[in-house]
Amino acid sequence: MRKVLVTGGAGYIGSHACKQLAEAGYEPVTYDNLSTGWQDAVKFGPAEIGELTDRARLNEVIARHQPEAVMHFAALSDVGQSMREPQLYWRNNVVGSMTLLDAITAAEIPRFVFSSTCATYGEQDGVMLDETSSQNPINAYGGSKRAVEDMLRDYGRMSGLAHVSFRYFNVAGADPERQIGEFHRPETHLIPLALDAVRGRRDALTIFGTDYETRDGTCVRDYVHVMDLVDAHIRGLDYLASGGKETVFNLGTGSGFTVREVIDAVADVTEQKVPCTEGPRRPGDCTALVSGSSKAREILGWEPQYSTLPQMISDAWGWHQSQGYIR
Ligand SMILES: NC(=O)c1ccc[n+]([C@@H]2O[C@H](COP(=O)([O-])OP(=O)(O)OC[C@H]3O[C@@H](n4cnc5c(N)ncnc54)[C@H](O)[C@@H]3O)[C@@H](O)[C@H]2O)c1
Ligand SMILES: O=c1ccn([C@@H]2O[C@H](COP(=O)(O)OP(=O)(O)O[C@H]3O[C@H](CO)[C@@H](O)[C@H](O)[C@H]3O)[C@@H](O)[C@H]2O)c(=O)[nH]1
Repeated sequence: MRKVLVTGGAGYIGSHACKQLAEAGYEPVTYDNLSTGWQDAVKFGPAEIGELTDRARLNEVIARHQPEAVMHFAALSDVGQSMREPQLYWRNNVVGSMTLLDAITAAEIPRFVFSSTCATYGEQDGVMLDETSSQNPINAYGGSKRAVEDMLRDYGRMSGLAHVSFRYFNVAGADPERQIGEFHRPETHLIPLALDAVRGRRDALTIFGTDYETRDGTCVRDYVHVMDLVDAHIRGLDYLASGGKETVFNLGTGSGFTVREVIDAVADVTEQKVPCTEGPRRPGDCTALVSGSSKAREILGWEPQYSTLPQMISDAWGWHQSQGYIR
């Protein structure tokens, strides 16, 4: 069977990628240290518990499974934590990715798909961002992802590794069949926190900053459904297998929503008030991040199917309701 090594396959996005890879006829082999992921999210292929910086363990897993490609999701991705503990991000995300790239180029695995982020663009008020926009990250998380993009270009040139990087905007929603969903530990993302507040599983949601230069004073983000996001990754694999050149794609819809608009949409979907308070800005947050690119649509034929705010919130809500109390 055609195998794909999925680092971070026990996490939110990686587990959804495993599901779609299995549906597309691949065997997804998860490689994960379970630092923020969950063993019970690995449902669609084998789980190999291991650490990105452990070259010997990577060599052993790669030699045994002989994957034809790697999807690299494993990373720390909490923007606030990256401001407080930047060294964790440079070690885990940059040293970890370098160890992985060393292992896969030595094993001559031909194709690589990388999870990058619009956080690499940084503060660029009012600009619709496309892949040629300058990258000026304002937090260590974005800095670590930009460093891996640069590293990947050099490894590709050196070894012939074919690769694409996807710069995700804000990923939301869950598997509509509710087999898997979003569960970060600790949870820092707006939509799951709002849903937890509605269910009374947490205190009121704090709106981080109401003095941004936006239409209602709160930050603007471009939300994309996790199912659409991972569909682009499968297309990315096909693109590389058919000889596509190394490149970068934004994955966002081009529509930006403020924090208050997201909260209103959560209230509409759940038909309940979202308990909220207003607080100061969260260090490291950019004012607005919205994709202004159609490159993934043009080159990969990517067409988001699920990425409306009501659909993303309703799938996330379905998953949340199917779960018991916080693990
Ligand atoms: N969620 C978003 O909105 C978003 C947006 C942009 C980019 N991304 C990127 O997408 C990827 C996946 O994000 P997610 O939201 O699914 O996060 P997640 O925390 O749910 O998943 C990350 C997974 O990687 C594993 N991992 C982390 N460090 C590891 C290491 N050193 N060795 C082995 N496994 C390790 C974790 O245990 C976890 O299962 C990340 O690279 C993240 O930066 C996410
Ligand atoms: O309790 C909360 C949590 C979030 N927010 C705001 O909601 C927006 C979205 O925040 P969050 O869901 O934490 O996502 P981001 O900080 O935008 O980061 C996500 O989206 C980035 C791309 O924008 C990715 O790179 C990151 O991995 C991913 O965590 C931001 O304006 C936050 O300030 C609040 O007001 N209150």
